[in-house]
Amino acid sequence: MSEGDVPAYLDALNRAQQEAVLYEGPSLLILAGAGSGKTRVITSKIAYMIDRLGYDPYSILAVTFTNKAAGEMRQRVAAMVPDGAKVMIRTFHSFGAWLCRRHAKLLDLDPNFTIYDDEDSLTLLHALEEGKKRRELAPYAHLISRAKDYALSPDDELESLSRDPDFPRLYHSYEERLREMGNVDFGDLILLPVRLLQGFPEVRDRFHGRFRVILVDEYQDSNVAQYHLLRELAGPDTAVCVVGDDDQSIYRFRGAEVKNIVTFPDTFPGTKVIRLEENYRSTGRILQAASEVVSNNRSRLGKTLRPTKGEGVKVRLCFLSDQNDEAEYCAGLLSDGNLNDTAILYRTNAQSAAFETCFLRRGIPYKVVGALRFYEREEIKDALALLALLQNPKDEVAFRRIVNKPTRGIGSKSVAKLCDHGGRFCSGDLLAACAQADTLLSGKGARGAGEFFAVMEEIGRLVEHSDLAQALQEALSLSGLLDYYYHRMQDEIAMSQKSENLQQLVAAAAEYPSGREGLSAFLEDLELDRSRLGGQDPSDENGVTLITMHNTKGLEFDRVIITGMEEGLFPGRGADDEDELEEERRIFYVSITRARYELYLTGCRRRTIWGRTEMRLPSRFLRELPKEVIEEERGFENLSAASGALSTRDYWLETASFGSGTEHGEDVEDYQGFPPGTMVYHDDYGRGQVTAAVMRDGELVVTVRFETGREAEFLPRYSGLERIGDEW
Ligand SMILES: Nc1ncnc2c1ncn2[C@@H]1O[C@H](COP(=O)(O)OP(=O)(O)OP(=O)(O)O)[C@@H](O)[C@H]1O
Ligand SMILES: [Mg+2]
Repeated sequence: MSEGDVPAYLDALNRAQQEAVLYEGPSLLILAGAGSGKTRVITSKIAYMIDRLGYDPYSILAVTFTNKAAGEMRQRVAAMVPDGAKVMIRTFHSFGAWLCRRHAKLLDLDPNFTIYDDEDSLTLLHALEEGKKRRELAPYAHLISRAKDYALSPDDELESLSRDPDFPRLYHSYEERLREMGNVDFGDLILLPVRLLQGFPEVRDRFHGRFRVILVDEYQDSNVAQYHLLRELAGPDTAVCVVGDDDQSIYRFRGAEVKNIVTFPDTFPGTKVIRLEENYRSTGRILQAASEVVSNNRSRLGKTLRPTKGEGVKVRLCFLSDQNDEAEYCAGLLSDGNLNDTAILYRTNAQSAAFETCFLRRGIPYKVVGALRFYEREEIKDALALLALLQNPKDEVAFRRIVNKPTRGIGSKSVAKLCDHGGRFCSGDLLAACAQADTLLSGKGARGAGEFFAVMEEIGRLVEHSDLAQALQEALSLSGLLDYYYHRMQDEIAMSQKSENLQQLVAAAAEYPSGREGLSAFLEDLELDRSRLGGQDPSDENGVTLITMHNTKGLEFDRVIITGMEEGLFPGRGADDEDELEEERRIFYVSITRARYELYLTGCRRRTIWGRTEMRLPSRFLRELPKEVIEEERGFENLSAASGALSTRDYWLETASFGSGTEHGEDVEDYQGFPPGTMVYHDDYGRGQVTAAVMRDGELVVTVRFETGREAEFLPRYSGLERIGDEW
């Protein structure tokens, strides 16, 4: 390459990065710390291969872990080379879904298969084990998903996961039922492609011929099944390039194996390892804070990371009295107008509420990333269940969700009869079973099932004959769902949120072609959360970003505020276990390294979560920060008065040991065993916590906030609410 010929994207790289881009050998591992340009190397490498090495863009596959990261990568590549848009850049799951869809027949799947999320999987297990409660089955659903992360089938040795004798049996029947229906769960999206490539050499050869280059970002978060998929996909002539940072491995709880990165050179002999040692993202002080924190972990590969920016301002630490003060403090920082460049990070989704309340009141625009994902919301799942059932009438999970919602007088026994009949006499077709309800059920149940069948038939006609958005709109009213939400929600805000969500869904449908094919594509995009719905993309709209620490992976912001720096929250409760503590510390490392110029750390002395108010101890991580990069700020007046001459941190450390207590309203005499803070379980709603209790007309009424984000009121006496332990 002559000098004038160097493309701009290559010129913008340092030597090690250039070496990585230019390297043409069969396998390459880039092992480097945060902000060292790993993702930039991947995108530049793709551009270079198309632009200079003449690779067909269709022969390149790039895989990453979040939809947002995949979207950004697509944009960057398309901006660098005109043909970049043709490169397949997907998440592992979305790639797996694409592969399953193309080979549905070989995999024995319904070509219109539905993708079950964790909640759907639990519903399926529940349908199989009628006598058991959802709560009892939840651990099994979790185990099944872990098994799939480790590429274990029901017939494999499962003892490493659990010695529970019921587990293999349940996994077996779950798997059998899922296969009968022709649907898949999230784990299958990785596992089935592995089986396909292993079982059908001719298919594997075709893939080997197609993908000449495979690149994986964030490889430290891959699990065993994903490792197998990569290995099967890579043919003898495929170039494989993976990039990662062991210090940023934060998905161990989902089966991620840092081992994958360490053993990569063994799996792909002759691997070249390149290290990138310059950080281009953060100022010196921020980087120093990150490095010292993570140096407390024992299990590390160890890397060098040198700042390229100046020292920058100090990391600011601020101690607030409670979460409302914490939100006010953030609002104060935001008054400088830099909303788009600021992210507020928290460990758990539940913490976003205080910020939302405060920002709404003050008119500060914000966007919540990765809270309850759009497709997980009740009304969206209901609407999608209608469509999924239409697409695949064997889909028992969708059927159970929607057949008696709104109520059509079909009780749970009738539903069971319909499913049983469908399985035995209608080759699984549950709508066909409804059509024969007259012979099966009596009275209300029969009428209801007949009605449901008629509604579904009509919706089917609409989908065939009108455009998708219109069909969906009419399906919502025909099915009675619109009315159902309208009448059930006493709360206007919740109602308007639901109808807003449904409108968004209808609007999204308008972007798809009409007919069954459009429906298929629409459902898949939603299931994989790939759509642009629900404000998923923080760069889309204006406002400060509210985001969980996990979701910040790969992102960067000028100013980062890490909130809730308190024991029990961050690190969380499991921190007695050394491995878990190290994982939490990596999460802290990821969070710190998102910041370009400014980093704030906040915590509260008192916090109310799920209705329970507790005194808090400062996070032990604060003590791991180098003192010289920290500047301690006063909290609000009430605090500085109390703190006297002590610095914020010292004050906090001293006063925090005052102990913890629980405070809640006193206007109820007898909580009937459900005081605020009680963890509860409800068969229909799932797990939640009592957030408030009041007396109304002489009855105790408790408000429960469920993990799904829903809130509902109950008379505990009649509600079927169960108390559950914290250990659940
Ligand atoms: N050689 C370079 N010169 C200037 N800026 C660079 C260079 N390399 C990367 N950058 C910039 O540094 C920032 C971090 O890069 P990038 O996101 O690729 O890092 P990363 O290693 O993928 O980080 P993470 O580990 O957080 O995913 C980006 O803003 C990127 O544009
Ligand atoms: Mg990256």
